[in-house]
Amino acid sequence: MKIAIGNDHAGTEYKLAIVGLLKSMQIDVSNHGTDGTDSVDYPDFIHPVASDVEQEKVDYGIIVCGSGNGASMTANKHPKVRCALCWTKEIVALGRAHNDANVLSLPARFISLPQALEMVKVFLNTDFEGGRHERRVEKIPCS
Ligand SMILES: O=C(CO)[C@H](O)[C@H](O)[C@H](O)COP(=O)(O)O
Repeated sequence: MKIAIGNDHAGTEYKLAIVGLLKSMQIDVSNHGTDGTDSVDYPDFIHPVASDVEQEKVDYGIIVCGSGNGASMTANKHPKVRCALCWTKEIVALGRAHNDANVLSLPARFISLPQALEMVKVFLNTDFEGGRHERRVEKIPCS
């Protein structure tokens, strides 16, 4: 499995911890930064993650910013991306099971780091249920 990950300055601490978790799971990681805490603009670091997902260079994307909003708004501009902004494990599971989310957006300033790591595990271990949900997901793209 290969994951692309990106974040702004508000997400660096969590991103680095998530990278450590993924590598401990023998998951290949494409880290698009930022790795610092100097103020940056989230689109600069989220678009590359979304592009990797869209071009099927990776299996999933994980993005982190302060609220998760800007990162998810940016990722969802990519037509083949289905980014779920999540703040509980339950929402993560539904994002995968019902919406076939291929990108997880995490609000670093509103969830704890242990919670974030657990949410990443749920994201990677929950399958899309298909069925009625597949019909709905296929209707998401607008012409
Ligand atoms: O897009 C965002 C707000 O919804 C992200 O949370 C950013 O991380 C946040 O805007 C950064 O704020 P800062 O005051 O520039 O650190």
